Amino acid sequence: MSLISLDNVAFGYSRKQQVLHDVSFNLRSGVNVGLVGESGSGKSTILKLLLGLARPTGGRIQFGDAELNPGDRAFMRDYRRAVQAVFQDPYSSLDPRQKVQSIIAEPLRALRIPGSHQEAVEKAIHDVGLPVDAIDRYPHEFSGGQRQRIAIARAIVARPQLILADEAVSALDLSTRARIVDLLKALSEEMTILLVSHDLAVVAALCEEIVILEKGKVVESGRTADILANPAHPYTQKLLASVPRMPA
Ligand SMILES: Nc1ncnc2c1ncn2[C@@H]1O[C@H](COP(=O)(O)OP(=O)(O)OP(=O)(O)O)[C@@H](O)[C@H]1O
Repeated sequence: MSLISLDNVAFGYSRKQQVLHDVSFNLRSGVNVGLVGESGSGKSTILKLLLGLARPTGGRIQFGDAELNPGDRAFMRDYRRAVQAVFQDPYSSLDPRQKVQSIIAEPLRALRIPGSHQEAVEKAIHDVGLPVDAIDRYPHEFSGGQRQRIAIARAIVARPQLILADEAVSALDLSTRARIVDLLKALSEEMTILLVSHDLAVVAALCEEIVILEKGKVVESGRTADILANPAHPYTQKLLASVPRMPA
């Protein structure tokens, strides 16, 4: 089932500076997708559009039967319930003045989900592998990997269909990164992940499909295993050659 489709999406921060050209790909339920490309290729810009923080200047983004429309509050409420995000830096993405309970419950408040939020927060903290008493502490009491678990708990607390993960493991050391990748893999039994990453090894471990972006254009997309085994585009070959540690 298609969750979101990007159809010939174009975007420019100004009329002179077009950063996305004719970008098309599909996010289907149950199929994790890795969005890969060098710095400046437009990955974060695509996430910005998918979060409704900007509108495409051409083409369209379709969510179910409707076009993503950041100006439509009712639509955005349903959309935000379905699509949540995890960002790169677990130090700056959590408000240091709020207890973990309040941080994780934030989407439930923003989405005006009625009833007690306690149970959902406790389920989320359990799902990310932290002890339930973590909810009474502050972010500075946790390591980088634990903070990223808190950020992931916040993203899953409203049980979304899709998680947008922007370099969500890049800032972590290697062993912590592997554990968070395992966590995301386990969560993807229940929800789909769009992972933006420089790290092809992480994409290979987590994503069934891959979209390769070069200078705002999709140069190759398809099954990760096929593309990494047999990259057709010179840019993909170059990206692969620049990765020192590829899994077999
Ligand atoms: N707010 C902005 N105003 C103007 N130009 C921007 C803005 N944000 C990004 N850009 C430009 O858009 C292009 C794509 O940037 P984007 O951040 O989407 O790339 P990226 O692939 O996510 O890079 P990175 O991996 O370094 O985060 C770049 O040329 C960048 O300089």
